[in-house]
This record gives sequence, structure tokens and C-alpha cells, in this order.
Amino acid sequence: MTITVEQTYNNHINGVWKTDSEEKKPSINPAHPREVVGYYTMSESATLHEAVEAAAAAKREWRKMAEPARGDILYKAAAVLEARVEEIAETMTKEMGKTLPEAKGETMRGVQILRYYAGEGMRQNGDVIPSTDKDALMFTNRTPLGVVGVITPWNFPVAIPVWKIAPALVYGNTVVFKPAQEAAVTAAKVVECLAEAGLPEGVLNFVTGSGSVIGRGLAEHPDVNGITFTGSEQVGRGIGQAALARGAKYQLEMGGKNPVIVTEDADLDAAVDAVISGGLKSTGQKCTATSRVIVQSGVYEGFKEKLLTKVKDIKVGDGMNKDSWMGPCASEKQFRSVTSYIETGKQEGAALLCGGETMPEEGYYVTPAVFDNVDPDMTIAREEIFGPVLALMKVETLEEAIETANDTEYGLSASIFTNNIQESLSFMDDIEAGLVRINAESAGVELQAPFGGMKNSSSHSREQGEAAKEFFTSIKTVLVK
Ligand SMILES: NC(=O)C1=CN([C@@H]2O[C@H](COP(=O)(O)OP(=O)(O)OC[C@H]3O[C@@H](n4cnc5c(N)ncnc54)[C@H](OP(=O)(O)O)[C@@H]3O)[C@@H](O)[C@H]2O)C=CC1
Ligand SMILES: O=C(O)CCC(=O)C(=O)O
Repeated sequence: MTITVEQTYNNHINGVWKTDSEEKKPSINPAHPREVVGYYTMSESATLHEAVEAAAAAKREWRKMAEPARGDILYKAAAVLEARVEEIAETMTKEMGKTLPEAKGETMRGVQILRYYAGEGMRQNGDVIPSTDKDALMFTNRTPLGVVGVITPWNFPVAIPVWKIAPALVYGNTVVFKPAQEAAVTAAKVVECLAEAGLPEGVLNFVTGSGSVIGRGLAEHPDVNGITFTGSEQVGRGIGQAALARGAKYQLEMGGKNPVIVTEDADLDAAVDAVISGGLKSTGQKCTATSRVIVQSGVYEGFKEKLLTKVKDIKVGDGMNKDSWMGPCASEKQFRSVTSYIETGKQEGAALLCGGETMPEEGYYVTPAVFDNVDPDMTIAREEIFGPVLALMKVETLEEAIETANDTEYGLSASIFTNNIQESLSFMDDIEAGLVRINAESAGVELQAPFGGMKNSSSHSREQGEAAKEFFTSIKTVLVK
């Protein structure tokens, strides 16, 4: 194995960077699987307990700090992250494969999220509500949950941790953060920025290790008052059950099987661009990625031809290269999962029109695959693939299109391309999705707006924007007489 970086990224507990274990794991560059981006610790339960203890000990003082002062620390963290954008984006590209421009965009999004929640420190914290008693003053006051566990995936190694940690902190919670192993080095750098901004000891603790030990341990820990998770549905369900069993608050953002409907009234070129961007950027590894493309029969062949022409032109390669449009899958596990879905698609009778080629000796690359003749019952039309695979499905009417779009256990994001206002309105009304997009791609969320899904895509809660306040605080209703 070629070792490129020997640095070990430790845990951060009670304000100190340290490690408890001799077991280190390498974080691998999926574009060059012989390259190591850095090492992280496979922590044990005892370390998790130490981190939770530190967070619990720090929570009173942090809650008592004025909210604007907590916001000020986030402003400083934003400045530190911004100053390190090139370096952190490069680490992200090397660690999980997305292209450098995407990684820079995501890191800058982290900066903006920090600033947005820093501003929350100066905003309203409750409402005055008229009391039936004319001599009483009644109002609500939001109070933090206490210790919050943050469990994140590898696909947005900066944005997802930041959109969970920043609101948790500004609303007065202390945090224990467990990142995905595949993105542990990038996550450590995000924590460095927050620590450098002057967070008091114990307010943000960072513990790397396996999901089954550290993640599960967080969900089950009696001193963790809330858990926020993004990742697979299977793991999310387990976390929700563990939290529910002990009465902790939880928030889960999980999978998607996001449809784009293209009607006979659509601008086909715009629809093609949106399907490519929404389905294939980040190598299709977004919970909001376009996966099913449901096209009305009258424009099916025309749309398919335009799509194939552009997809075949996509340059796949190392995300550090300027001419790569799409990087590798984030890990060997993800590569195997995606290629096995492609095989299943072929075996079940879908027609692979292009893509699906691999170069495993070079890196975990899969060229973008487009399937034709996809039947709604096929595995590739039902399960989240999380890779560069598009399933084309032909329908006759808008009603059939919406019915097909809703024929999934998920309900995260859905788009329609049409210039017909009645079609837009019907779609908006009938589609079962938390993010409804008209003439816009299925992926890409705005940090100031609520984000989350229906059905099995989430725990019916929402993240980001003002919605974050609902999760990270409890309401006290106060009556003063
Ligand atoms: N909604 C989304 O944005 C995402 C969806 N996914 C979906 O999940 C599939 C598998 O990806 P994968 O990375 O394995 O996702 P996981 O759900 O396994 O991982 C997400 C996070 O949860 C942790 N975790 C794993 N097991 C447990 C557990 N028992 N208790 C608590 N935490 C746990 C992981 O730790 P560890 O570091 O050990 O993995 C990681 O930090 C993808 O193919 C995709 O379909 C994946 C990522 C993001
Ligand atoms: O589409 C986006 O920008 C966010 C997607 C996301 O949250 C995810 O993939 O987990």
C-alpha cells in the first residue's frame, strides 16, 4: 500500500485531541485505493462514555451563555472554515471522491450554514400568547435538549455535520459527533475549525469508530437527550427504536428513490440537464439524487436520445483532475453495491443503454448507466442505489406518471418538467414528497428552507432553516402573575 499521508486524526474530547486505542484505520482515496488520506481511531465504548460525560458536564454552562455569544463563536468558526476551504475541499475529494468544484461548493455551503445559525443567536426565542387571566403574562421560551448525538454519513462530509452541529450548538446543546468512517478525516478538520473558534471544553466532542459501537452506543446512551442521524433506512430505523425505547428525541433523514417526471409539455433540454445534474453529480450519491425518470410516451424517444448523447460525453475520473465531471464511488463497499444493482437490472430484463463500465484496478469508478424499459416492479425501480444509475420509465398520462412516481416506500424529493401550469399544480398537490420541484432538479437543498421527506425517507421531522429549532429545543410555556 502506498502511504501518502501518515497523520492520525484523533478524537476530540473535553477540549483535548487524544486517542484511547492503538487500533487505527486508514481512510482510503477511492480514486486511488492504494493511497491513504489519513488515519482515524477505532474508538471503544469507554471513549464514547468519556465524551458523553464531558458533554453532560459542559451543558449547564453552555446553556447559560447568552445566545448571541454562542452565535459569535459560530461566526468565528465560519471564518476559520472559509480560510481553510481549499485544503478541506481537497481532503474531501481525496477521501470520498466528489470532484473538487463540488467539494469546494459544499465547504462554502458549510460556511454559509454556520453564518445562518450564528444569526439565530440574535433571533426570537419564543412567543407571547394571550392569557385568559388579564393579570398574567404568558409566553413560550425555547430551551435546549441537553446532550445531542450527531451521526453522519460520508456523502456530504462537511455540509451534513455542520447543518446538524451548528443549530444544536446555537440553541444551547452540547454535542457528541460520530462521523462516517469513510469521511472521518474531513470531519476531523471541520471539528478543528469549530474548536479553534473558541468553543468551551466539552461543548463539542468528536469520536471516530464503527457505527455498531459508537453510533449504536450514542443512540442507547442514557445521558444523550437527542439523536440526529442521516444515512441508510435500516440503520436509521434501529437508531429511532433505540432512542424511542428510552424516551430520547430523535430525527432521522434516510433514503430516497426520487422521480423526475417529463411531460409532453416539457422543455426537453432543460429536463435532460436537470436529470444529469440531479442524478449523476456526486456520482449519484445523494439522498435527493434522481433515480427514476418517468417520461410521457410522446416525448420518450426524443428525451432518451438527448439524454444518451450527453451522458455518453460525461468524463469520469479522479475528482482532483480539472476535466473530470464525475468522480468514483466513495468506497469499495459502495462500488460493489452499485455494480451489483447494475447486474440485477440486466438480469431482471431492463435494457442497459449505456454505462456501467468499471475500472477497479484504477479506482472505484462506474461510468453513468442509463436503463431503458424499466418496469415499476424491478429492483432498480424500487431500491435506493446511491450511484450513477438512471432508470427510464415510459407512461401515457400525467396521472399514470404521478402514480408511478408515488409507487415507492420513499418520499424525499420529486420533480416535474412541464410548461403547463395545470400539470404543475396537479403534481404539487398529488406527489408524496417532502421536496417538490417544478422545472428544477431533484437534488440540491437550500440551507434556509426545511429539508426532509415523507414515508420512509425520514422520521417525519425536518432539518435546516427554522425547522432545526423544532428538533434542537423544547418549549417551556411560562405564565407569570
Ligand atoms: N440518506 C443519505 O444521505 C444516505 C443514505 N445512505 C444509504 O445507505 C447505504 C449504505 O451506506 P452506509 O454508509 O453503510 O450508511 P449507514 O447508514 O450504515 O451509515 C451512516 C452512519 O451511521 C453509522 N452507523 C452504522 N451502523 C450503525 C448503527 N448500528 N447504529 C448507529 N450508527 C450506525 C455509520 O457508521 P460507519 O462509519 O461505521 O459506517 C455512519 O456514521 C447507501 O448505499 C445509501 O443507500 C448512505 C449515506 C447517506
Ligand atoms: O441535495 C442535497 O444538497 C442534500 C442531499 C442530502 O442531504 C443527502 O444526500 O444526504
